[in-house]
Amino acid sequence: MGSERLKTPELSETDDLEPQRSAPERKSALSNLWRIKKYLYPYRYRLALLWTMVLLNIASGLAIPPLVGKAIDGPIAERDMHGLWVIVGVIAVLGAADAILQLSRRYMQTTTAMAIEADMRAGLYEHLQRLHTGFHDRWQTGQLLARVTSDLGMIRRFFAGGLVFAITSIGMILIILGQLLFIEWRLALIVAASAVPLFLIGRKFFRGYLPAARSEQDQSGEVSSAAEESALGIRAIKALGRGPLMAARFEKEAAELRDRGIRKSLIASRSWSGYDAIATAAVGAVLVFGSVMVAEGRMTVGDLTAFVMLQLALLWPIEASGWVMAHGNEAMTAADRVYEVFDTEPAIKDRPGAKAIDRSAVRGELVFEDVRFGYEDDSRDILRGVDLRVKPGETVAIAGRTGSGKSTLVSLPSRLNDPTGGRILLDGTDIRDLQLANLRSVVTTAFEEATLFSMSVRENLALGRPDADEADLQEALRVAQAEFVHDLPYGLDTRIGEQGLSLSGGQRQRLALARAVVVKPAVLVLDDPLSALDVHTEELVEKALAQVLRETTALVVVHRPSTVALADRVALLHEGRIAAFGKHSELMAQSPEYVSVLSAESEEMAA
Ligand SMILES: Nc1ncnc2c1ncn2[C@@H]1O[C@H](COP(=O)(O)OP(=O)(O)OP(=O)(O)O)[C@@H](O)[C@H]1O
Repeated sequence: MGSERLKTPELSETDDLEPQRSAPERKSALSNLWRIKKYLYPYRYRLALLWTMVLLNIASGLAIPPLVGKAIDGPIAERDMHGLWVIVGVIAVLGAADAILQLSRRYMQTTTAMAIEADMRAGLYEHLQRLHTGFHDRWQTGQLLARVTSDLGMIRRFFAGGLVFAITSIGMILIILGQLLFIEWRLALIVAASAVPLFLIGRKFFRGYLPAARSEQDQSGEVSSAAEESALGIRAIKALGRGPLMAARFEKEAAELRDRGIRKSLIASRSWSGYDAIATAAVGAVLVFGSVMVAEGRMTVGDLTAFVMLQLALLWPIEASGWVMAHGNEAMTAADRVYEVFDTEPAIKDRPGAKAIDRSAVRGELVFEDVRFGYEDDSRDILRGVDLRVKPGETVAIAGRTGSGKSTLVSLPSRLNDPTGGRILLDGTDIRDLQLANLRSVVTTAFEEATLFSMSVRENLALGRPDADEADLQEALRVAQAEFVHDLPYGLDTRIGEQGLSLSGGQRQRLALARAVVVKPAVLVLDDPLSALDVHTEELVEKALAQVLRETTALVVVHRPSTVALADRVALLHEGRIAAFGKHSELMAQSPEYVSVLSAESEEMAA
């Protein structure tokens, strides 16, 4: 995850209040937040109603102070009880309307924001599914998890709270300033003058908080990754007795998260206290000058009361604006992080005009023509011109030393990776000209690491072919020697744990193999899926597999000499090329490298 670390701005002890992001970077963070409008559009009518309620809320709240002023200068000064009750009645109605509006607005605000968050989360998940495997290899899972969970939560909180507060605050500040000017313009000037230091503090805050928030959010991804790795690798950690070491590593990451969180909060609290001090000083100044004006008969007590009440009402939006800015900053950073993923285009996707293929019409001839491949961020070419022709219905085994690129080679026909040079043809058509979803239902892979999902055995089996019937499932289970599932507590309906960890390695491999067989693909790729089986079970699986392989073209990565027996011909991968190709017996006679590879594997197995 080097790229992710590079993107994480590191904060030093001294630079938390210094400008760290250039203006264009801040602009891009803002524009990323703005891009979220696409998700707001479906809710435009609800949002319009919400904003109407917000405006009514402001109006009902701000009508009260001038009424109090009127009551003091009118009915109270003139001891007119009837007039006082009328004003009190109007204030009570306005107060009740304000409360009801607030309640319904908050309900609507929360439900709408939750719905928008759910839509974004679904969009992000869908995008992650479309992204190529190279992207997932490079990104830490924890960083992706943090984006799908906490970052989207931050954006939602901003839209549900921060943004409404921001607009309410701006609206309230403008209306209150207008009211203050109307009541006594000289006092209003004192209030307006206090806006200058408030603006300066706000600007400094904005510059410091954004990178601090980003740094904290990135670190939160690191902590998620560490927690996730420990959970998944708990067996290895226990077996190696590395619990305390991993705990110390986790603690270090968690402490870093705490430090970054504290630094971010410090920036916020310094700004907020500055805000508070200036706003309160302005109230003091108004009280002093206002009292002088009342004493000189240039202002009524009622007007001064209304003025101070309104000014106190101004304190809340000013305080809220600090909070809003913090939320806004966090939401901007979160949007930035989320759009880093959204903006990554899937490297492997349908070409324009990609053709659909009909499974029943596929013969299954697979040709590699001068295929080259190197992993991203790695200058080495793993495959350096592979030429291989697999005839329809033929089973070709791929042998080679460990690390020679066998798994890499067999990842290409289903386009888990695309060649960096040359091409692969299925029945004479470049596989990049075929529709991806179609291709993957024709070319199916079973991997050595059998990944199962936390769903029932039946759902796991039918993952590649949801329309498979009971007979198909039973047949696949028989071929893969996976009939042990009938002995599980609820048979095929038994829910298996995360990654199938409730099953043994061999059981997982057999289920994953059955899942690939259910698809009845035209090309079956088996990336050493029998490695976890004991010799007896392997023999049984191989016998049954031999039947399946008769009806399909197959590429089988082999390590054990016994698996080679499944293949019609064997290709030896050496130094990025097919160094020898032919029947097992021919290669044994002609290729010393092949003999050496197989004997090395046998020795390893024996050991
Ligand atoms: N996702 C990846 N990103 C970068 N390099 C990779 C990736 N996967 C494999 N490699 C590298 O590519 C080379 C070939 O790996 P590959 O897994 O294809 O070999 P293999 O022949 O299948 O090995 P084995 O027999 O041990 O399973 C290795 O050097 C490996 O480090």
